[in-house]
Order: sequence, then structure tokens, then C-alpha cells
Amino acid sequence: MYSELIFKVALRGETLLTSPRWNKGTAFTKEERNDFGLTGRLPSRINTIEEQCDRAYDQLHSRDTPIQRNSFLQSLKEQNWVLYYSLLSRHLKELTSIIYTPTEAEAIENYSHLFRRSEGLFLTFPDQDSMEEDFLEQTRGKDIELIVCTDAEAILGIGDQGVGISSAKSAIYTLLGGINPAKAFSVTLDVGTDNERLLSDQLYVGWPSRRVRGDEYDKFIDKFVQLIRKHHPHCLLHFEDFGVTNAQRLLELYRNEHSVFNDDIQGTGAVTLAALMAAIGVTKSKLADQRYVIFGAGSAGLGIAKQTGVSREEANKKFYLVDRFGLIKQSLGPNKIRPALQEFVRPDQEWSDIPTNDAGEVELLEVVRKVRPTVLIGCSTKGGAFTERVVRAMKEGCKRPIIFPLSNPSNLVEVDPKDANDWTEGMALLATGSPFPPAKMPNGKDYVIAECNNALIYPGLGFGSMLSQSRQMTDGMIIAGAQRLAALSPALKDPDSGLLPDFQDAPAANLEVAIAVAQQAFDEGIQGVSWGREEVRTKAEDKQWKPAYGRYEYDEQGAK
Ligand SMILES: NC(=O)c1ccc[n+]([C@@H]2O[C@H](COP(=O)([O-])OP(=O)(O)OC[C@H]3O[C@@H](n4cnc5c(N)ncnc54)[C@H](O)[C@@H]3O)[C@@H](O)[C@H]2O)c1
Ligand SMILES: O=C(O)C[C@H](O)C(=O)O
Ligand SMILES: [Mn+2]
Repeated sequence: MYSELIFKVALRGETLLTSPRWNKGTAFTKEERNDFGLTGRLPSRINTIEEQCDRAYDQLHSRDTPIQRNSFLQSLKEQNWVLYYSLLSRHLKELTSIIYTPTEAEAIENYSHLFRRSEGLFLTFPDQDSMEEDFLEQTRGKDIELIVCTDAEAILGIGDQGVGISSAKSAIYTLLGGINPAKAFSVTLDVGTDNERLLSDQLYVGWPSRRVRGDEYDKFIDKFVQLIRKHHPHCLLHFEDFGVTNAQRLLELYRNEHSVFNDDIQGTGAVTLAALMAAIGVTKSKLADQRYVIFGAGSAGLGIAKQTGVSREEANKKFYLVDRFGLIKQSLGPNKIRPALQEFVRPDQEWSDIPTNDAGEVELLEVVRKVRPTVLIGCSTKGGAFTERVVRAMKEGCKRPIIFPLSNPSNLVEVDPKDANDWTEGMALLATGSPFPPAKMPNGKDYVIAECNNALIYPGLGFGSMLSQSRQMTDGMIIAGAQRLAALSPALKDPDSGLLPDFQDAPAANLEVAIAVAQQAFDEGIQGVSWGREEVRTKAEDKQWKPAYGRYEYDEQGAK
């Protein structure tokens, strides 16, 4: 059916073959080769997309390591979008882990050494006088619906990487969310780096200077945000992997004036809420009845704590936050407690009889022993932090502990889910941030480890907001998306199944999320479109971009 699509294209010859958006390589038909000046520029045989995918898949497998495969796929993306996304869609689970988590972490760590061709827009602090010009040079005349930006201060759990991530996040929007890649744009905000390894690396491609902070940083970010508001008022602005001192602050600053979204706070909060809803569906309890310990009180940790919808007064009763200085309690003082954590600070007297370490801190194990939490979530960047003693203490405190070690990439996971499953005799309800193989239950059955990664929901949240053209991404929209995702949980049918849909089903799950989000925008009366709520599903299906070539007609006024 997609071969019925007709595109008016204004490129010819070499420029057509080097345009990843329009290039078809050996799939150009005889007629197109005649019309676009390609006869003599391509070998004779005309391939189908299936044949091209088979060839590319073989080439991919001639590379041995995930990082070599990541580089291969990056090159393919630079050559031909339809082929790239077709190949990824055909081998979704296998290849998502190559272009995204966990392999993307290695690709970003080695970005400067693997560098071949730049992608998206680089806005660098000392060049800010030409920011608008640079921005318009690349975006002029384009109908941009999505901008993914990062300042790369807190990339996954690997910290400050100077430049990186936004293009992988943007590709996931297309692959799992159906966003047209021609309408999405990734931006690196290069404000320097405090990573010594990068600063002393002669090959580092970013701006080799210490990170700009304070007023100067805020002004730089503001200049960028105002540019988007001016030129693309409807566009969704997605923030990724900002540092913990900026992420929440920037979100609060802009979320009422533009459709902005922080993935680590809101996307992670939403996907974890969905996994929690599924888990309490299995344990037949309520969110409000859980006792939560969150290990790692950064952007993700706080996003999760807030997304559960527990009221401010309730928060201090239900949540125990543990960070690098142990339990967040009063006597840590303002230097060790960020203002955003205030509502979760525990009174000291509550802990006076609990042993501390030499530094006077209450460690995770002691917190688990005392609180007997039903839920333990890790977003600390500290691999292995959920030791056997911690996990066994969880099991002593409740029959079916909910344990989500969410730190990425795989080597930073707080506990290998296989171990957590063994140490709890298969009773733990588990979900991780990176993909892991199933664990074995004592009865020999496989227990599927749900991948609680924000990629299962952020493309749908974004698509829903773009579809409804809401000028805001409200909490109500995010919760509606989380509820819809939770309703798709395989564990609701079979308690031994994964808590969240398998990644193979991520495109379908994200579409459902998008529909719920757009419907919610209508319910809140903040949609910017003139069609009606009952049309949301059809409009969503129509708007989805699918990797398919269609037929090209040469037209000087056509797309470039
Ligand atoms: N699964 C997902 O979808 C998902 C989403 C977002 C983040 N994450 C992961 O969560 C982790 C944190 O991400 P973030 O964006 O919140 O980063 P962040 O920098 O905002 O927060 C990290 C927090 O962990 C704390 N921390 C650092 N070392 C610690 C230690 N040894 N013990 C206890 N706490 C420690 C820091 O003080 C900080 O508060 C990363 O590994 C990231 O990959 C996963
Ligand atoms: O990038 C991911 O895989 C999820 C998340 O945004 C993270 O920072 O770890
Ligand atoms: Mn992230």
C-alpha cells in the first residue's frame, strides 16, 4: 500500500543519492533513474527494500562487536533513512540495543574517536552570537515538530560526556513512536565539560573548556529556548540528560510557556509508574499502600517519587530517599540536600536507634531493614548497590518485593535481575533500565525481566502532544500515558510475565500511549487542533511515519 505514496522531489543525481531522506540506492526504479539523472550512476539490478535489508543485515553481522555494529548503523542512517528504519523495524529488539541503550553509552564515551560525520545542530557557548543564524541555516523552511536537546552533563549513568545522546533519542522517536524524521531535529548544547579525560584528549571534538555555570549558562539556555518559541511555537522541546542541578529547574522554568518535556524526570517517572501499577496489579494492593525506598535521588529518582501521584503530605510518610550520603535526613544539612528534596527529608529522631557508618550516614541496608519497603528503586548510577543482604532484607520485609534497578547502561545496574530473582526465590517483581535475559524461577519457568526504560513511553508522550498540538505537556497527559501503558502489561494476564510490554511491542504500546495523551489533552481543553476528540485514533494512525519508499516524481518546486 505504501508504494502508492507519491513524493514530489526536487533533488537530482549526486545530491539525491547523498540525501539520506530521499536516497533509495539500488531501489530506484528504471523510470526514476531516467527522471532523476541516475542512469549510469547505479549498478543495473533494481532491489526491493527486503533485498536491501537482507544485504545490510549480513553486512551488520560481519561486524563482531556491538560498538562496531553501532558505527555501521550510524553510517547507514547517514545514507538512507528508509533502509535504516526498515532494517531496525525488522530486527527491533536486537538492533534497539545497538543504536540505543546499552551500546549507545559506549558510542558516546568514544564519540570523538568514532567521529565521522556530524548530525543535527551544535550550539557552542562561545559562538552564541551567531546562534539564531546557525539555527535558521539548518531549520529554515522546515516544519519542525520535535527538538531533542542535551547539554550532556549526565549521560545515562556515565556522567559528563561534553557532547552526545540527542540523536539516538531522536531516532527512537521515529522507530518506536512513528515521528517523521524530517520533522525532528537534535541539538547539542555545548557548554564545555568537566570531564578531565575529554579535556586532555587532543581528539575531543567538543569545546575544550570547563563547563559554564550560573547566570551565563542560564542565559545561553534561555537564548536557545526563546529561539524555538519564536520560530517553532508548536514544537515539542525534549530535554535529555541534563545535570541534576539544572534538569528540574529548567523544566519548571519553561513548562508553562512552551511544550517542554524532561525525559529523565517525566519519561522515567511515567514508565516506572506504569511498571508499578502493573506490579501492584499482581500483588493486588494499592499505590498508596506501598512503602518506597528510592536509591539515587537525582532527576530520575525524584521524577519517580513525584509521578506516583502521592500528595505532598503523604510523601514524607511513604518515601525514603537514599543518595550518596545515605538516607536523606535532616542532619545532613543544606549542603548535602538539594532544595528539591525538601519534602522528603526524614526527621533525625526517627533514626536515632539505627546504626550509622563512620561518616554518620544511614546506609541502604539499614533503611531497608527498618522501613521494610515493598518497593525498592535504583537510579543511582552505582552498579551492584543492591547487595545480596539488601535484596534478602527486602524479601524478609514483604512477600513479593518490587525491585527495579533502573540505572543504565547494563554494567551500572544496581543488581543483576538474575541474582535478585535467585535471592528472593523467584518472588521479586523485577524491572530494569537496560535489556536483560529472562531469569529462571524455582519451578524452572522463565521470568521475563521487563525493560523499564523511558523509551517505552516517551515517544508516545511526545507523539500525543504533537498530535494534539497542545502547547503544554501536563501531568494529566503524562499520567494518562502511564495508565494506558500499564493496561497493556502482560503481567495482568499472567503474573509470571513481564511487568511491561516486551520491546518488540514498543511501537504498538507507544501508539496507544500517544492516543491516550492526545485524548487527555482534549479532556483538559488544551488541544490546538480543529478536529474532534473522537478522531484521535485515526489521526494518530495517519500521522505515523513508516519507512517506505513510495514513488518519486521530479518537481523543481518539490521537497529537498
Ligand atoms: N530506566 C530508565 O528509563 C532511566 C531513565 C533515567 C535515568 N536512568 C538511570 O538512572 C541513573 C541516574 O540518572 P539521573 O538522570 O537521575 O542522574 P542524576 O545525575 O540526576 O542523578 C543521580 C543521583 O544518584 C546519586 N548518586 C551518585 N552516586 C551514588 C551512590 N554511590 N549512592 C547513592 N546515590 C548516588 C547522585 O547524587 C544523584 O542524586 C542513570 O544510571 C541513568 O541511566 C534510567
Ligand atoms: O537513555 C536511556 O536508556 C534511558 C534514560 O534516559 C537514561 O538516562 O538512562
Ligand atoms: Mn536519559
